[in-house]
Amino acid sequence: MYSVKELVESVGLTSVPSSYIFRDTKSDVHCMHVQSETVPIIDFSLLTSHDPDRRSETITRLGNACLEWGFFMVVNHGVSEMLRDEMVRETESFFDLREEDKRQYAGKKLFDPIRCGTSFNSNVDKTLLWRDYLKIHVHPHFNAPDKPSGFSKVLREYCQKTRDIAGELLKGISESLGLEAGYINEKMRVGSSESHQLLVANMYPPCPQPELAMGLPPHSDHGLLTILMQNGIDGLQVMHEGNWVSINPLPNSFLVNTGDHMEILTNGKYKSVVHRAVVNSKAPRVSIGTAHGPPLDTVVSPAPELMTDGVGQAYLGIKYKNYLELQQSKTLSGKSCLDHLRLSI
Ligand SMILES: O=C(O)CCC(=O)C(=O)O
Ligand SMILES: [Fe+2]
Repeated sequence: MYSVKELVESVGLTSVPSSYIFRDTKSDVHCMHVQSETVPIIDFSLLTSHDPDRRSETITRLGNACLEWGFFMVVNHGVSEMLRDEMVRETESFFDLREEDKRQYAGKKLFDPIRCGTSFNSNVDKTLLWRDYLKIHVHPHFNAPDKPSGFSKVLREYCQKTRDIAGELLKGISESLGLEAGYINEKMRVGSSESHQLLVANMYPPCPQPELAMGLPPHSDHGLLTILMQNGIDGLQVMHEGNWVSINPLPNSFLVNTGDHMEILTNGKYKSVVHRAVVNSKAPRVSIGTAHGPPLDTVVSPAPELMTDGVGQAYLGIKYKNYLELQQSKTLSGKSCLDHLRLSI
């Protein structure tokens, strides 16, 4: 199957082929736009600060962001602009490689170290997505494509830095739930040499009729947290209180969202957020996300400490690996995967 990028570049499209037309997009394309200030902002330097008051204020903000949005921007995180720029540049160069250089990674299985392709699950997707992807399992075993030649080094450093950020955020999130700072990291073995990290790079080529196609349909992510950045072109929208909110990231910020395993672990207290990626007619958009989860063989189930006050268990436990398989076996759609695990209480 053609990548969207090839399709756009080879034939000079003026309209969207019918296989990419999203029938249900039009009704909700009039999304509510908000200023970036409205989205919660977490100053990472305060989270790691030695000033107990500022740290505790930031933990409260973080808890509220998880409770009310499932989404926040992280600033002052200490990752250099240079590394972020290099990461975007190398990713763009990967998508620009000749087809024969990318072919070795095409059409492979979920747990293959590196795979690239188009849409989400092109075997079952009824409508194709206006999106090409590169997915790399980067931890516990680091993998990198051999081209472009500078990619591996930058990728390794970027993934280490985002793992460190995830670890610190999870400490703050644990505390915001009234648990020990190390609770989530220890229970989920995040930050251990076994924790799982998947890098997903998305390429959304310019689309001649952006209102008819979809980059990524509404969905929630697997894992505890996703840390995302983009190439300066907007397109992410987050569902908040029944509206789509367009996200305009602050310069040099990371966009962070809670994933399905945060919802399971917290017994529904911190829900995963539904989000989508829309496309535009002007410029290629690249986004780079890292999903942070436990080792693949970990069974994630609600924390007993969060099932107090007569709140029963709201989700079945599931092995992280099996959840990833479940998600990949279906078409990407809202929180349909998590719905399989809900218990009626
Ligand atoms: O492109 C984006 O901004 C969102 C990407 C995303 O949601 C994902 O890769 O799961
Ligand atoms: Fe996502």
